[in-house]
Amino acid sequence: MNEKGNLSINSENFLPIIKKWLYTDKDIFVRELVSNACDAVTKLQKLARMGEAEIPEDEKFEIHVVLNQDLHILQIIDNGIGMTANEIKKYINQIAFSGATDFLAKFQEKAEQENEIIGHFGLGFYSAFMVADKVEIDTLSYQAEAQGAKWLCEGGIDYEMDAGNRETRGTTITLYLGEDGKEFLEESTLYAALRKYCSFMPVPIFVDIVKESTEAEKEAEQKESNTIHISPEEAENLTKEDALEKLEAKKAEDNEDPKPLNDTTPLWQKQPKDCTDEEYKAFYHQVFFDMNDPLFWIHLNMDYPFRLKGILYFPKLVEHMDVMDGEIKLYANQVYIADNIKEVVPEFLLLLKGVLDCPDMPLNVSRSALQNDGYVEKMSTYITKKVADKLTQLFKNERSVYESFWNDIGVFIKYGCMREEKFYDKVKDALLFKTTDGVYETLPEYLEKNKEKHENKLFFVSDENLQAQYIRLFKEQGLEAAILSTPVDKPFVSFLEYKNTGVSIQRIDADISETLQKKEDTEISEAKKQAEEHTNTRMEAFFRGLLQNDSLKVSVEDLKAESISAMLLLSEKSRRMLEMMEAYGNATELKAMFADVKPEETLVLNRSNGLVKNLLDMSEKEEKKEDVEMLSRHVYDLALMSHRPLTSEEMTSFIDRSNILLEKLSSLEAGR
Ligand SMILES: Nc1ncnc2c1ncn2[C@@H]1O[C@H](COP(=O)(O)OP(=O)(O)OP(=O)(O)O)[C@@H](O)[C@H]1O
Repeated sequence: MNEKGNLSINSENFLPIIKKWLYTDKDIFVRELVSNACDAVTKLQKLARMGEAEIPEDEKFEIHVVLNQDLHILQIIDNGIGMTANEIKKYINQIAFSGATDFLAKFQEKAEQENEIIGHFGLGFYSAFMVADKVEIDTLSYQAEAQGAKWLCEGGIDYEMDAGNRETRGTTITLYLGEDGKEFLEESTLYAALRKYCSFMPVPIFVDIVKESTEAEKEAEQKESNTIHISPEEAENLTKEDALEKLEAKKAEDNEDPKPLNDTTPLWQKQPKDCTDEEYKAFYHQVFFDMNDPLFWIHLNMDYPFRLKGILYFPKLVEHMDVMDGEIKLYANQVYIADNIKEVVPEFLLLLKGVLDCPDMPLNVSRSALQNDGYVEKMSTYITKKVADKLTQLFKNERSVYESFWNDIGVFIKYGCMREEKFYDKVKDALLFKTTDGVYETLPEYLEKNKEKHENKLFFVSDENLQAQYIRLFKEQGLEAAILSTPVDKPFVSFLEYKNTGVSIQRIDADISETLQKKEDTEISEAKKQAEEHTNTRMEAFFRGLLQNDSLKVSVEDLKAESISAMLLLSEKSRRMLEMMEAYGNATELKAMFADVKPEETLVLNRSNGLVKNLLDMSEKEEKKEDVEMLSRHVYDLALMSHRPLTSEEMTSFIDRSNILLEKLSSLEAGR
């Protein structure tokens, strides 16, 4: 039945377009062809279940990917449903062809926008021409009395059909790899593509690499099969018997039935009740190459009103990494589609690791169309709810375990709250704050505990080292502050305030809480008040002059803690404004807008402190001017240090000054 024909098409440039357009991820032809082979098997199994096809009881369904490196041929062989000549005409010459042309016509104009289409699904069979100069189909249908059929196309629009060679049911697709596909002659490239797309496909896949070995290679292979690899330590104690035993075991292993490349029943397809913790962990290690165990996971298993299966893992944060690097792999019927598709998965979930299998998701549409898709929206709402439910359940039922996870999951939850209103509403009662006392409290718990000392106010520290001085002061007075030190905490503080009207949130050095000041038992006399005001004004004028800072406020206070000489306070408003400017980097417009706005900085001198007491006395004596200036600069720098790191210039003069002061002190001691 030799038949020739041509694929009716307006443009002869069809194949070059495929090649060019998909150049970046050429390897998808592997997915398209191997998933077609899987479909061919599952279709046949379905027909058999319906009583419409007969399959021998001992039938083993398998897909073989055979690479002949000498002949530059790659074959995908299945024992599925097969095709008759008429079906080839219908499915390959018409449907697959028009599917591919439609697909290209639809998206050609977007070719420049990389990755615009998530799955590249719909291109199907013709993606073979991305790597092959010639493609052959040799197939035998499952139907009784079916005749084998063959189809051959050399990359143009002409094809040839003839009687097929297959004697057993199924299809062999042969790709004659051309210049564009020569990288797939490399075993490692082929394996990488197969592992990426086919690791969880539902039919066992075996890979055979065929290569004419040289004599030397054959010899090496033979030698290798008679060799056991052991460490030098092991070798020391190895007896001849042990060695022979090991060699036998190795040979037995080599002769075992080959193992398929893929896992045909991935864990997410099982019922959660049938999966053990060990299996969940092993699956996590296998898929994400993460040596650490995940903290916990959520198994999604939904059949109605839409199908969605998957496992989301909460990973352990890598030490000292503030930003989590998640990975959500998307599958459709166990076929890998892509990673981290933010149009499908709520963005904040991309901080997690996991697999999602969404068989009904429209894949051959553009990403922007996906965003407006009802199915995608329902799915994303469902996932968000499941994650929130898991977190609140843990919080309610296993608070101490939940607390032990907080350092790892806090960033994710806070980010999620800010990104997704619905998520915040669900988890808001499970938001924790680690405090300077080392305990974990919710906002209501913190406010209730501290209401006697400061009502409706949450104090926080953003850097435990830098603000150690303030923390000590707080602790001495029986106060505690929340530790909010990750980058996500900056916007989160404003978010929290916005969500909790009436609660003010202040960094520990924004203002000295009234509780830190000594309280006068008796009414202060008018004369004392005036004297204090006078000291304040005098010291303010002095420091402004000394530091050349006209907007600095100076206040002399009686703090309860005597050990602290001075503190620098920056109003919460000013600090947030500075942080915002910092966050926008070199946004010159923003800088210009705030150019005249001076941060409200207050230097609090602690009159209860010995050094400050001396300084205040000395400052009234003209002959002590030089020493007063030096000490004042030092007191200011000490306060500044607890507030922010010194610049290199500031640090240099601080060190120089320290040396001079210490020398003076030692001279006094030495009586010189
Ligand atoms: N190995 C095979 N065995 C049997 N039929 C096949 C095989 N490969 C392809 N076909 C037939 O050719 C058709 C077209 O394949 P093609 O890959 O282009 O599109 P598809 O698989 O239907 O859909 P998609 O666009 O999602 O890939 C298939 O629907 C199937 O009927």
